[in-house]
Amino acid sequence: MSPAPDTLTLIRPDDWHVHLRDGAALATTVAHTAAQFARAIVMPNLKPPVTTAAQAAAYRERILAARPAGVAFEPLMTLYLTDHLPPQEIERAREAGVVAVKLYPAGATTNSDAGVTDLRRTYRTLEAMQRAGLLLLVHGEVTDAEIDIFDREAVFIERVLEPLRRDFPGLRIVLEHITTKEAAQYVADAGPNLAATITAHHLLYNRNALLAGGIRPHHYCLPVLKREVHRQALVAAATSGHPRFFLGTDSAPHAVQLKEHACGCAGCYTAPAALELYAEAFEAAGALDRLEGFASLHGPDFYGLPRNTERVTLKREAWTVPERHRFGDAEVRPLRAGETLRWRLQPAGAA
Ligand SMILES: NC(=O)N[C@@H](CC(=O)O)C(=O)O
Ligand SMILES: [Zn+2]
Ligand SMILES: [Zn+2]
Repeated sequence: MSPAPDTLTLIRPDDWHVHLRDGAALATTVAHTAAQFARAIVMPNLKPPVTTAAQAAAYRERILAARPAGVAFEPLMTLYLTDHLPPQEIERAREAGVVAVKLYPAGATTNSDAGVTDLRRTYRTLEAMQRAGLLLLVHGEVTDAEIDIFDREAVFIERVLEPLRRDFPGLRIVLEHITTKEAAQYVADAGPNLAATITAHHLLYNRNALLAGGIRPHHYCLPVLKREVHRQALVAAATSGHPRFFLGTDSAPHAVQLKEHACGCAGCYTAPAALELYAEAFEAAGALDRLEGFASLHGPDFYGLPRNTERVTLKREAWTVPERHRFGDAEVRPLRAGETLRWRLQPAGAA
């Protein structure tokens, strides 16, 4: 067996699922994501949500204005699907450069109150998307109070995703941040129009990280961490080389006081060390050679966008993740705060 490498060079990756938030927080979130990724699919769950082409274009300008000088970074914009998103908005969105529309079942996650209550109400809009070639990105959890929170993803696939795919065979769909073996299997077996993103935290942690030895609010995200058997299935999918699994951090910052709270917000802030965390997960699986496909190739191929051409380098170099970052008027605690990581992304231009 060859010795473990100390340097890893990849085509510059993209993040196919990130929350950059808005306002003063952009100075931090955009800098962190742009240091790691060439492009990112920017989630539209602002307050209020991004529901028009004009709002998406204006949000894109705010993100571009927050880019650190000299850093190339392209935000890829999305619209938030509601019961009332008119089909006519889809063509305007496509012309404005919007690449996808996000489905949040109403009440499923952070800022999803305006989400879809009944998918049938959106069918004309989904038809317009299918025609225009816009992708549908899905937070795949049912919201029924009687369904156990650990089962909500598997039930969503059966009750919502399967009929949706039957009704829209030409619509490209990404099942976002999958967390279960059922989802991994379902996507692996599906045709060419269904893909999935997988987060670093779901590759690294199971639900013990949330609940054993004290409740750990910084490990709370949605869909919630699952049992070890599911984590292993996600690692197998991500490292399989299968072209329809790719990187989406779901980096989702919240002010520290809203995480460490009696009713803490869902979301892990992984952007500052995203590639390092993925490298750790792939190395633990003995699959560092599969990281480039997952992080840099499968995403653009599925979206029908060009692959990046520049490269980035990760080195085996211990560093400690900061305890806090500024987050507008508040602070945000990154995943692994205060802990030592073994991989480090080298700054752009460094060999
Ligand atoms: N993943 C999360 O736990 N939270 C996300 C929303 C989401 O992606 O579901 C957020 O916006 O905070
Ligand atoms: Zn989500
Ligand atoms: Zn998300």
